[in-house]
Amino acid sequence: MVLQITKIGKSFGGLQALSDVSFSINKGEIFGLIGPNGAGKTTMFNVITAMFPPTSGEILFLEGKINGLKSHSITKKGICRTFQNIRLFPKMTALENVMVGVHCRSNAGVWSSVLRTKSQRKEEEFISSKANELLTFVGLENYGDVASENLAYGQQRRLEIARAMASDPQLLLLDEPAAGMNETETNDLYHLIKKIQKQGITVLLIEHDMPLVMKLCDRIAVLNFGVKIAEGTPEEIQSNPEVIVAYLGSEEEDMYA
Ligand SMILES: Nc1ncnc2c1ncn2[C@@H]1O[C@H](COP(=O)(O)OP(=O)(O)OP(=O)(O)O)[C@@H](O)[C@H]1O
Repeated sequence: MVLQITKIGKSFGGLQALSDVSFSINKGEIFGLIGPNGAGKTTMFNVITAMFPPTSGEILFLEGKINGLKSHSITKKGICRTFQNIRLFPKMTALENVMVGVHCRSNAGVWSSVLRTKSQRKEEEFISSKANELLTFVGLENYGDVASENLAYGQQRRLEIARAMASDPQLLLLDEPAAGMNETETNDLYHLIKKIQKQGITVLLIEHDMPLVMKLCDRIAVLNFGVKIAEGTPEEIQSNPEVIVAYLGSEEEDMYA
């Protein structure tokens, strides 16, 4: 078991964004977290990564309790995420954006940075070569020198994934990675996420693109108004009457909108 979520609740004032949500993710799985707008999916990511604490419940990562830890400790333990809205440094190059991610993981101390010691220089070489490797991994090897704001939308999303992978996650949380992508970009994303899985990284995915979710995920949990209404394989989820009602009942979207 990589991640075990037990009876997580989160309220914002009077609003219960998550109510007693439990699910577990096995090592190497691609696990989908779906549900209509406002169902509580991003809130769950924010609780897992300690953007804010849960109101109740427990989160175990690799058997150890992580709720109560600070965000940076959770990153160090091996959980990384991307955001629904792209959060790259727009003026920095693609390579630099990934280097920032590797740096978060590096061991260089303040003094070695100031004195530019031999070990500091070695560290810098390591960081740039690792960042280059990650750019190649996500298919952006020819764009290292390009400012991230000048990359196409789908490329920016892949760059975000490269940056999240820079800190060697064991669990990668992807928040709507296909949002705004065209068909070709979504297809590339499918292959990229499969490649990430092949590297032994477990993936927790929030996504509204249902054909992609159904093709990609090993298992799926469905939230509606902060409550988990279903969990199962893509086939089980697609034929679950409560899930169908939850999607059809929402004015803005149905499951395959
Ligand atoms: N920081 C916050 N303060 C107050 N309310 C919040 C906060 N974050 C989320 N909410 C509320 O909690 C509920 C769940 O929101 P959340 O963003 O988790 O849904 P979601 O399933 O990710 O939706 P979407 O698919 O639209 O991104 C919503 O009603 C939202 O307005």
